[in-house]
Amino acid sequence: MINATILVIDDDDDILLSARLFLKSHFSQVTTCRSPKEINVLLSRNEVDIILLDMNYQKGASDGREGLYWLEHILSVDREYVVILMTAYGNVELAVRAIKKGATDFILKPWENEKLFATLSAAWKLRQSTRKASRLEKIRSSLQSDLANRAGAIIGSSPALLGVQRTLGKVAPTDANVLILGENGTGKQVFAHELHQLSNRRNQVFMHVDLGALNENLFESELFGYAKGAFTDARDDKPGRFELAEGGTIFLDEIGNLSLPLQAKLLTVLQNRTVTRLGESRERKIDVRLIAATNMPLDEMVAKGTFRQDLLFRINTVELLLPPLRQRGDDVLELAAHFANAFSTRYHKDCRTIDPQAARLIQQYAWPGNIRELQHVIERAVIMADDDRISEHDLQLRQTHFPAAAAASDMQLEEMERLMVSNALNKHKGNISKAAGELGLTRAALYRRIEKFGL
Ligand SMILES: Nc1ncnc2c1ncn2[C@@H]1O[C@H](COP(=O)(O)OP(=O)(O)OP(=O)(O)O)[C@@H](O)[C@H]1O
Repeated sequence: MINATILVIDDDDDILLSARLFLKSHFSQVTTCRSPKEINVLLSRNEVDIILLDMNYQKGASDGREGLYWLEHILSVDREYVVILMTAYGNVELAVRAIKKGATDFILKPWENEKLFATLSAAWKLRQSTRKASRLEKIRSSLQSDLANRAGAIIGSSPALLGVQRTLGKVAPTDANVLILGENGTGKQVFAHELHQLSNRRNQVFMHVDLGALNENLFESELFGYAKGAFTDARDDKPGRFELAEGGTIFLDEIGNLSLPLQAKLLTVLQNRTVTRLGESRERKIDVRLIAATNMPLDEMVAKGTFRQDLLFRINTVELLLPPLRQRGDDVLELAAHFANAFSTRYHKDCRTIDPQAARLIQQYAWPGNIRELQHVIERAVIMADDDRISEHDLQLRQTHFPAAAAASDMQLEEMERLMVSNALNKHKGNISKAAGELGLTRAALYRRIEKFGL
């Protein structure tokens, strides 16, 4: 039994009866009606999968004009309806015209039941695949518009960030390969999206591949695809990510994590601009723009022999070096305010203000995890805050990550020591024993300090 609804429209009661009797043992729901004028009501009330439509309704009519009219009407409601026309023998030319107008198929009356079933089940398969394709298209275009809305979401106006954005603006509309470098959480993925959005490929696919998550076995089948039977689990042909990104952009994240053998395989694809699916010998041309990213020092890796120089040259036509958050000046406060706003909305709170002490801490902290860490800290602070402002206490920052502050107090201590030693020497006119006595030091310890401070 096929789980589908068939609507049969014919003015001949005998035809409707025999269609219903036969079809209801094969399809889950069969609806019949005598006049096409009821189509609108029927289609708005039920989800109909296939419509079996007669061509003539008025007495004596045989030119099929009515059928063509109703066919066009149905397809104007929704192009995805599957309409099968019923036509008398000898009117095949009319059926051909109907197919040109968008009918899926036709069947001659009187029909053989087996033929009718075969036609309807083929139409059902077609209906399923067009619906699947249109669902995928809807998903694709909604993802695309999500991304488009995110364009311009790069927050910050520090000179360090503006420099990167200038390069981004220049390189985006070209098809040049771009390598994005930066510490964890500096926004490499955000910039890769932005590059795609500002490129001529913005209406095509943006394919993100996390190379760090692909082991040696999966690498080839995921990236290059495979043919049915290429390995035990390959039950169907499957295109790889490169093919799926056709016409668009492929973003190879964590490229520094690739082993040398996989680097060689990737290089071949980038050089030839073709992929070969596993288990096939045919080469398929690919047209994709490449963006790669890593937080690893590729130059050093090349020097050590753990990253291929030829692959580096292939991927780094232009490099974007994203600054760490601690070098982005007041961007940190701008970003914190942005996250406080976003998380207040998410958690139905109104915690959009950051108090001055908290702001000072945010500026002093080193943010080793960059923007991602800031995002988590502000999320937690919004959740924990008792009133409508984020306080120092809500941030719960780890003391160990205040290197800037620690360095400053070290300097003060040394400076103070130098000052005390120099004052004591002046007071006692260079007399080491007296100066050492006043400072509570041995003569040797004082000599060491005189040398250290160059006094
Ligand atoms: N300029 C920005 N404005 C707003 N949010 C940002 C910005 N840059 C990054 N983010 C946010 O910070 C988080 C980390 O960014 P992203 O994942 O792009 O970093 P990454 O460098 O790719 O990190 P990793 O190296 O760990 O993969 C994300 O949630 C992202 O939305």
